Parts: sequence; C-alpha cells; structure tokens
Amino acid sequence: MEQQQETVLAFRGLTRRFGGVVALNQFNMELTNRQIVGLIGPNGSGKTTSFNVLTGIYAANGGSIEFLGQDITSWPAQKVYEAGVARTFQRSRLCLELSIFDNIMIGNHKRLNHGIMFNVFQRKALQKQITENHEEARKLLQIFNPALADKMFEPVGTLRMIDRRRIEICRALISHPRLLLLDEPSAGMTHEETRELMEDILEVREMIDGLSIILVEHEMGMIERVTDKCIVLNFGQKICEGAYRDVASDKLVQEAYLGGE
Ligand SMILES: Nc1ncnc2c1ncn2[C@@H]1O[C@H](COP(=O)(O)OP(=O)(O)OP(=O)(O)O)[C@@H](O)[C@H]1O
Repeated sequence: MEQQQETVLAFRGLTRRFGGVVALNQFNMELTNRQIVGLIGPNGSGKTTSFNVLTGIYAANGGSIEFLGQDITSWPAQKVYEAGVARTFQRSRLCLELSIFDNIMIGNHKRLNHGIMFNVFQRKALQKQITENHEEARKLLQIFNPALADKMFEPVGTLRMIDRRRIEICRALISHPRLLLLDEPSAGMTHEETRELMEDILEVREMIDGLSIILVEHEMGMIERVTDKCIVLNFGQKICEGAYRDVASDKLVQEAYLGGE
C-alpha cells in the first residue's frame, strides 16, 4: 500500500521561457507509483516542453524537478535517462532499414557493454549478453503483439504503423525505466489502431512492476480510457487537474481547450 503512494515525480513551479513566450509557467504536478497521468491542452500549451525540460533537453528557467527523491532539475539528458526516465517522440524515430531487434537495442545503451575489448576478446560474455537481450526484447514484444516477437530480425520498415509505435515503446521500456513519457502515441493511427494501443498501454502498466506513465495525447478517448488523472495546460499554466470526467466538464477547460460551448 505504501509503495502505491510513493511520489515518483514532482514539478514545483517549473518555468521555461523561449524569448517572450512563457512555455511553462509555474507548473506544479505530482505523479505517484504506477499512476498514468494524461497531460492535455490546446496546441502550443506546453505539453512537449514539459517533457523536454524533464528529460534535460531544455534547461528550466525556474522551479524544480524531483524524480525518485532526487533533485534532477539541472541534470543533462543522459543522466536523466540513466536515472530511469524514458520517452517516445511525437514523430517516429525508428531506423526503418534496421531490424526490430536492432531498433529496440538502440534504447538499451545504459545496460549494454559496448567496449571494444569486451566485444573482441570476451566472445562468450558477448554472446550471453546478446542472448539475454534477445530474450528480454522478445518478452517485451509479446506484451504488445506476439507476432512481432517471431520476426525480430525483419526490418521495421515492413511493419504497419501501430507495430512501429509498439517498437518505439519497447525501445523505451528496454532500459527498465520507472517513468515512461509517451508523446502523442496515437498520432497517425486509425481509430482501431488507437483502440488497440490503449489496451497495450494498460497491459504494460500491469506487466511492468513499478512503472508510471505520463501520456500527452489529443485523442480524448484514449485519455479517458487509460489515465488515472489528467492535467490541463493552457499557455503554459495548469488550469485544471482531476479525473477525466471532471476535467472534461470544467468550464475553464471547455473554454480553453474545447473552445467553449
Ligand atoms: N525550441 C523552441 N523555440 C521557441 N519556442 C518554442 C520552442 N519549443 C516550444 N516553443 C513554444 O513554446 C510553446 C509551447 O510549445 P509546446 O510544443 O510545448 O506545446 P504543445 O502543448 O506540446 O503543443 P502541440 O500540442 O501542438 O504539440 C509554444 O508557443 C511553442 O511555440
């Protein structure tokens, strides 16, 4: 029970400006263990910026970020990733010519031994590492689509959109993150694919112990189905927080996000 309530992430007064634009304005939020939080808001309201500041791509101009009890506000991207924050991007970043396995392994550089000496002289250990990682990638793919696990060495470019998205999520998960950031996972997918992906996300939370998720998404059906709570941003400011049903009926949110009546 105590584990359930552990605070994984906290933003306190997080602020980021781009020239005269205040992309994040005194943003406060908390995320607990195994929670799925939806981050929503109109275009340009600061959703992706909050991912970029959290993952160390952009520095904060004010406020702080605490992750698993540590102040990570000024940590560089690599250190934030090593601490257990992994993400997917709005636009696909897969290498289409490479195999499913290779694409997933790109996300595993924290845990792979890349040393030349290791690769040249410790062949048995290298083989063991490859076998173990193959098995781990296989297990992850099976959560999403068992058929993918059987074509691990086929190029990603031959797969349909939803399977590519699944591989991007597996690539994030292979690093054993405690926090997964999903930036518009339904982008470019059909309704049916979006519906399948919602169930995948819920399944991932069930199967991977201690994983919390922040979901940026414009598809409100997905937000409603998948999230435990939602946070609404408008011009970089949090204007509402709560269960999707309450947030969707909030007057301020309707005015800002849904365009009023
Ligand atoms: N690198 C940047 N340089 C200048 N301005 C930026 C930069 N990144 C974001 N912004 C600005 O910050 C504000 C927030 O942008 P952000 O991309 O975070 O919004 P968003 O809520 O993710 O939007 P969308 O739903 O369209 O993806 C916008 O006004 C945007 O133009």
